Amino acid sequence: MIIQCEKVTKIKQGTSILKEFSWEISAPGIYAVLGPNGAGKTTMMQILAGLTSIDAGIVKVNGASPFENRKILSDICFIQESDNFKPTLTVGDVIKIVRPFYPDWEQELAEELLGQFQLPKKRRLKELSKGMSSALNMIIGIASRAALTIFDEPYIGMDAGARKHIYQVLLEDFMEHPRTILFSTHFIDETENLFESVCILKEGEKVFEEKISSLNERVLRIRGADKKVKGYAESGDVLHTSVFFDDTTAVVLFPSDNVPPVPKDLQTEKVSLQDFYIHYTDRMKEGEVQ
Ligand SMILES: Nc1ncnc2c1ncn2[C@@H]1O[C@H](COP(=O)(O)OP(=O)(O)OP(=O)(O)O)[C@@H](O)[C@H]1O
Repeated sequence: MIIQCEKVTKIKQGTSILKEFSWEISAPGIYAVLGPNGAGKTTMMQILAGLTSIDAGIVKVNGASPFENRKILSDICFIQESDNFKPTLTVGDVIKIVRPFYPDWEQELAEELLGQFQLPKKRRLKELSKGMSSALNMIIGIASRAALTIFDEPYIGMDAGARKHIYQVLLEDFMEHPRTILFSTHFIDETENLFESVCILKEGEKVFEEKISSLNERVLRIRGADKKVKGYAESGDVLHTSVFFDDTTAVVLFPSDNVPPVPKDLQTEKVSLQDFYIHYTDRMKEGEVQ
């Protein structure tokens, strides 16, 4: 599945919700879509799913414009927290309705997961709790095996154990059947081991994009004497600093081609995606990172 967004602009009620948003995806993977509330994540993903038109730019999914394009819609599954079906339908009815839509639908897996998440087929949607509805939606997204599957904060209401379990199922299924999965979340700490790449939006613009493996190589938390830390961090972007007595800790983003070797008298630690996201977007608020 190849996705191309080139300078995509979306205007709603006179306001630009997406501003010249560009993003290219050419390899399977689970892509994190991060950004503060109102950044434009849902809008961007609705555009890719063919649910929303654009006002300027180019968007292509496997070479075709996705908007109301029946030919490619069966390759796309968009899962979000919303009531997509009549509340009087049963779980079994919903599965029957969605199944023929996706050519690679995996019925055995769907059945197994309905059992694991205690979703009886005879239960009506109106009788499901919020977490159970979310679990059903996520099961549909996983079992669809759609070449482009989009999860827009899909776990609302699911308890911590259920979330952990469904992430595991998603990851295992992805490993066996790689495809392109976009996953927007504010629960970065608990989802970060799913992701291969990250895209951060802010106020309708893409402000950061990178493979997690290369990000991990160039973002470091460094601790030691203040002067030493500052000297070492010189070639990078200091995203955050804290001082505790004589110890300075800095989170530094180095250019990918210039991560200096760590001197023996400094300690380094890996920075989690959540910490990177928080420090990076905080710095942006201060207008210091471009
Ligand atoms: N129908 C609409 N009319 C006008 N503005 C809208 C409409 N839908 C969304 N917006 C605005 O577009 C912006 C982006 O919304 P969007 O839902 O894409 O953000 P998001 O990044 O998904 O946010 P969240 O993390 O809160 O879900 C917001 O400022 C929102 O108020």
